[in-house]
Amino acid sequence: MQQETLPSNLPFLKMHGLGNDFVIIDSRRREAIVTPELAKAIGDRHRGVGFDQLAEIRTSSSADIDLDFWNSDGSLAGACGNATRCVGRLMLDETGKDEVTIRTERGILIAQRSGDEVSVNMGHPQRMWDEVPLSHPVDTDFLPLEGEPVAVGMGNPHAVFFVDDIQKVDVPNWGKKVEYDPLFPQRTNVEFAEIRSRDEIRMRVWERGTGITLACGSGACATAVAASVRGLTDKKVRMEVDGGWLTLDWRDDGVWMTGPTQLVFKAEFDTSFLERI
Ligand SMILES: N[C@H](CCC[C@H](N)C(=O)O)C(=O)O
Repeated sequence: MQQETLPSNLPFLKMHGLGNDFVIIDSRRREAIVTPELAKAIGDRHRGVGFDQLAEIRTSSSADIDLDFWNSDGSLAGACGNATRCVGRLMLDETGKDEVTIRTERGILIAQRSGDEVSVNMGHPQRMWDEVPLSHPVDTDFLPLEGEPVAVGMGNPHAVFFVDDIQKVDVPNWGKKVEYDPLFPQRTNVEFAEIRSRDEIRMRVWERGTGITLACGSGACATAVAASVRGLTDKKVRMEVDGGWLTLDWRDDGVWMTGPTQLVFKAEFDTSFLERI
């Protein structure tokens, strides 16, 4: 792998939100360095460090920071709710402010302190077929696939299936099949949701470019929107994912997501490991 532009020691943080884990690289004092190859190499859980997403912080001309997200297969993710909350926590601590702005591919998002947790406004859901995006015009409330999922864009595509018993769902097989269905020209994240009451949902996720993860923030937002659109829940719900609990609140100004963040460690890559890749 080409690595002339990389420093020999590259500092990074490992964080997670509900077990959705991230490597965070701060590139505010240099040019952005992450490439698809670097993301894949660091994302390898055996030969690299491993992550569900890699987030690269950059200087911003219009917000406190710019933020890019990469999947472990080297693809870019337009949105990542849990990493936004984790990086939001870093910026809230760094600045001492109660609110920070984060510019992502999706636009400028707001992160706020909420007791020990962090809330992020993930913006308005995208419900038009070409916004999600889908490959042709269809009813986004009932997609023409087995199980009739709801299509929701949250800056990245989601297909949300409602099931009676989540324990019986074969998430990897079903998830992968839907991820690559031609209806989704950019592939899709896939959520399976069981409604427990008007304000409680159990959700499991298959992430595009990553596979099963313990949580997916944008997927949780998409699931809350889908449940509300179908009339199954109220606009504010608690959601249990494999890694714990989130609160979702679909308000007039966007979908707010609140949950915990955790710093795991700070370390440095010895980037010479990349020479052998
Ligand atoms: N874990 C992330 C979502 C990653 C989505 C990514 N897999 C994509 O390709 O869109 C979250 O908390 O929102």
